[in-house]
Amino acid sequence: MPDDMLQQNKSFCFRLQYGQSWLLTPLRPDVLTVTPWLAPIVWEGTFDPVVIDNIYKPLNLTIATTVFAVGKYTRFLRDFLETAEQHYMVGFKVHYYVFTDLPEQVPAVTLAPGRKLSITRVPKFNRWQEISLRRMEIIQTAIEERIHKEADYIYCLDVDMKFHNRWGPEVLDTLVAAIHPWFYQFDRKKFSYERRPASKAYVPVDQGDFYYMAAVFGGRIEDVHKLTKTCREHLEEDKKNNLEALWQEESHFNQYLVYQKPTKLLSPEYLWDDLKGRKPNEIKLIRFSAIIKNKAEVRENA
Ligand SMILES: CC(=O)N[C@H]1[C@@H](OP(=O)(O)OP(=O)(O)OC[C@H]2O[C@@H](n3ccc(=O)[nH]c3=O)[C@H](O)[C@@H]2O)O[C@H](CO)[C@H](O)[C@@H]1O
Ligand SMILES: [Mn+2]
Repeated sequence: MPDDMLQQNKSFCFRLQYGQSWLLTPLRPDVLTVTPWLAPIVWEGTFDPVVIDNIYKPLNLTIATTVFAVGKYTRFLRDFLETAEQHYMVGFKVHYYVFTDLPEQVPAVTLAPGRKLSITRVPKFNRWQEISLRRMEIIQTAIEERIHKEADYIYCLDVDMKFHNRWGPEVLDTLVAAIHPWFYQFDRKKFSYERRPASKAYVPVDQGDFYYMAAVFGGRIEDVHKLTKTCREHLEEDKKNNLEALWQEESHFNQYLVYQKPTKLLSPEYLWDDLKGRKPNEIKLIRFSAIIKNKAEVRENA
């Protein structure tokens, strides 16, 4: 082991002491914790947060975090950022990239040392569907222009959300998607994939693994770049043919992931929805959840 690694190891290895894992004692017998292609599914109880923190801390990573707040959605930024400072990648270098048409409405939120925020002005499209789906193109471009030089990982999040518990480096991996909180008990036939074969988002009824929600995705910069670029191209091709997939970019995102399997999946703890009400037994804690919004009031054309 090279000297500097030995040095780093010495400084944190006492923290790697933790309760032994027993091969014949599953940590979560109630849920699936690994996919058929051997990607882990992250649930409370399956990882030791101290061990995870101490593996990733010495790597000195920067985590780009994109969030869009266009039109009336700027009102969600304060809670999003304040709760992120309490629970999101605490102790890590986070660079928030806020995309908005109203830079003056971005609230001044105190960020922990090592964390920063940049604002990029984006146009406001006049349909909410267009605002949502154009994120793929804008993220792709931002990765090409600057994020590839400025960060090691990128996570792309919806803004109409709040953090409630740890959302830490256990999410880091090559290509990461979160299981949709409304679909995880359903047969794949019922997933809300795009079913018209003419669309680039088409998924046949006998394919697909899990239905993912596009309010959270991330991974290594290069892998997220490929994802956003492909979704953008597919969105544009559909548009040329006068098609808009059932759930816009989320449909293309899901189609992509059928063929490019995510290397790590986040359980619905990592992407919940306040509309779901009381949490079921398998959800030990809610980490990040969509707030209840008045769609008719905040959306352009609802
Ligand atoms: C449960 C549900 O219905 N989910 C769908 C809905 O998610 P959501 O209801 O979560 O969509 P949303 O209204 O949160 O829009 C997605 C994100 O786009 C940004 N934004 C959107 C509109 C706007 O005027 N300003 C703005 O900034 C903002 O970051 C927001 O968080 O729509 C998405 C858009 O395709 C996906 O299809 C989701 O599956
Ligand atoms: Mn949302």
